[in-house]
Amino acid sequence: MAATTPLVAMGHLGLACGGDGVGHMLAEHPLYLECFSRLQYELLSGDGPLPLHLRRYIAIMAACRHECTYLVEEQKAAFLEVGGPEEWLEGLEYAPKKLRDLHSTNLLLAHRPWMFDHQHVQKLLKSSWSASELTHAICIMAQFHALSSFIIGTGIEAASGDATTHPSLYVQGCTSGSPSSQELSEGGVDILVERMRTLSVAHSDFSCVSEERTRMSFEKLKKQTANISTPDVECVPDSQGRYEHLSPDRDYMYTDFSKRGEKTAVPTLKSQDCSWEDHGFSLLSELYSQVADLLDDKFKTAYSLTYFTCGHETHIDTFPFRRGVWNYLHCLYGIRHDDYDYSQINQLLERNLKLFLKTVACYPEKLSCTEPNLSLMKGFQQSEKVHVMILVLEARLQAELLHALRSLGHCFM
Ligand SMILES: CC(C)C[C@H](N)C(=O)O
Repeated sequence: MAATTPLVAMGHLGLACGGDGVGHMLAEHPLYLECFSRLQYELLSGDGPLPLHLRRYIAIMAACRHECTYLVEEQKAAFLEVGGPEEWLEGLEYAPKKLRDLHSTNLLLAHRPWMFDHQHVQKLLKSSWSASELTHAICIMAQFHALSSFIIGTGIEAASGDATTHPSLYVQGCTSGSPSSQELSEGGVDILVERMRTLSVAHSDFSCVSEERTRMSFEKLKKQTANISTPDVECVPDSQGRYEHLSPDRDYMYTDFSKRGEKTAVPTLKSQDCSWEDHGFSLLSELYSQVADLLDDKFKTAYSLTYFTCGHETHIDTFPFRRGVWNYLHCLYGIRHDDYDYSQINQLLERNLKLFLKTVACYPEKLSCTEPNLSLMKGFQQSEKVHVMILVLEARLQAELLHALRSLGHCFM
């Protein structure tokens, strides 16, 4: 991990962050930390098909998409350490064509992964990429896009001293919402626990949700989500453009999967047609077997991680909330779970939390122009806020990989 200042700083969620970054932040989640470290090691130093310096350069390209200075600097140092040529760091134009060809894939996967289709895959395979190399590169990119969200969202980036924070209306300006959302944001953990209890009971009574209900509630949430966006105050972080030379096209960003009234150009990905368990995992096992199991472990660990607590309350089944965060993230990336009633999300995630989750997942670089919002997840323990960020990291990673693997699958199956 890169050297960071040993200062204790407060991130966007008011999390204290020491100097050793990810390890420190995950210290209270050792089960997850272990899976995380194993995968990170395998991707960057294990026996995958790509040479070590290319792996690090790809990680740099990915972290640049979200202006994540912490990761960019960490990976630059590692790139030089494994013998990467210094001049490549001057800009993408100095890197070999093989890496330059990956730029558009990096753009799409970082910001609009649903648009990465089999034609992109074919183009790369016709140039100098083999299937297993491309799969390796995609896994590194997806991991570093999602990790950027985690690093910025937990405040590790701010603690590293490079980020700037500006007062802005961005978070504070959006406190309104439905009465149910307001009650949740004011009542914090107590209201949340009450709602989780109700949903846990309801869930055990009717575990089967009709497909029509899933579809309708998903479409409704998708429209609402498109309306949750940054206010008109244009946010241009000071760091904007810092990495133009390593990853051009700064203006290319996340757009809502489907906006109200607009036709959806790309169909929703239904989990029954493309789930991690049935599709992603088996394809990855064939193309890059070393990481398939590690990723599977990491997803399972993150998804099922629980201490049965919520703030000061113990013996709580928090699955409804954790699942709500996960499925909300997937909704942002156009993935629908066929057994889920999406109206639950509005009962469990208040509007400001949804705004935060959308920002931190889709354009985390914008958080550097906002003030920390200390009232988010009112009553949660510090480690629980980190837990939510683990869910963001993993759900985003899985969504990106599902889109990428679907397109890879078209070319190989
Ligand atoms: C994110 C938190 C509400 C998770 C909770 N502490 C649990 O043990 O499941």
